[in-house]
Amino acid sequence: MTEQNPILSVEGLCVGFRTAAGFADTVHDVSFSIGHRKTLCIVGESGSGKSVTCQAILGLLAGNGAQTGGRILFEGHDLGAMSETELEAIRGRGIGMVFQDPLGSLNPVHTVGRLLDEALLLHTQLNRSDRHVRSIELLRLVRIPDPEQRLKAYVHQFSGGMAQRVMIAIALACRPQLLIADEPTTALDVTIQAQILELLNHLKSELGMSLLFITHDLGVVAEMADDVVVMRHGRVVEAGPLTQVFNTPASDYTKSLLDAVARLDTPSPAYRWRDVS
Ligand SMILES: Nc1ncnc2c1ncn2[C@@H]1O[C@H](COP(=O)(O)OP(=O)(O)OP(=O)(O)O)[C@@H](O)[C@H]1O
Repeated sequence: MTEQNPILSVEGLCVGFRTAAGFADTVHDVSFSIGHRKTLCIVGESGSGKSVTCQAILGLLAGNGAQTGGRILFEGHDLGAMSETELEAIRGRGIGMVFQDPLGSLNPVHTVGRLLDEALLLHTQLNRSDRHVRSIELLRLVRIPDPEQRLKAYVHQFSGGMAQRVMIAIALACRPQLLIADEPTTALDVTIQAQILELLNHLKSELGMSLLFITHDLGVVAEMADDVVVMRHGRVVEAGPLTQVFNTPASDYTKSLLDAVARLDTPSPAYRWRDVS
């Protein structure tokens, strides 16, 4: 995982939150890097610090949270040294985001066309008619049928899988170099989940992006990852290339996660296990 020129490097990240019970250190000394055109999956049980790590990368920690240590470098630039305006530009153009719950994350009172238009207005110089053309292209890119008509629809008129495609289209609006996807398929049923994973893999190679993919599902990791970071209790317990982590796990925790999956009689149809041997 040591890349010479990674797109993203997280070095010794520490995050904590002010709570009623005092300051709670939550993420401890987390380090990893993501290569260009590579997918890094962070896997771990609920509460292990996966989402907080992403929020810190995006500069979107909750108001009671703070980065208490470490550095985050995007294309070699220290995000911590940037102004809020510079960070906003990075969030739109350098790094795109997709979350678990598209219906909860997208504004329900605007049409899909308006949502895409706003993203393009914010981050590009395109004029109105070019934004319209680009919006149609984006819906095509994420394989939404009949895109001209769909621009006029509201997100709640879409199925969960189609709404997730809309969120991906919005995230791609400004051609990010890195897409961060935080459990993007968790709320979807298994067949749709497989379609979204396939779409993300396709887009990654088509657009030459890198992916930071957060999941608690080792099957998803097997399907998506070049490199894997296993987190527990806010710490990295194991990190390395997919083959290494799956075939020769170093930590007892990773072994127990893999054993638990191996014990399942029927593999989830949401993914096919890649040959990681
Ligand atoms: N605003 C906050 N204030 C206090 N604690 C927080 C806050 N946000 C997150 N935490 C705590 O940080 C820890 C890590 O949470 P995080 O959401 O990163 O876990 P996760 O690994 O993404 O789990 P999940 O898969 O359930 O989302 C949890 O104990 C959580 O309660």
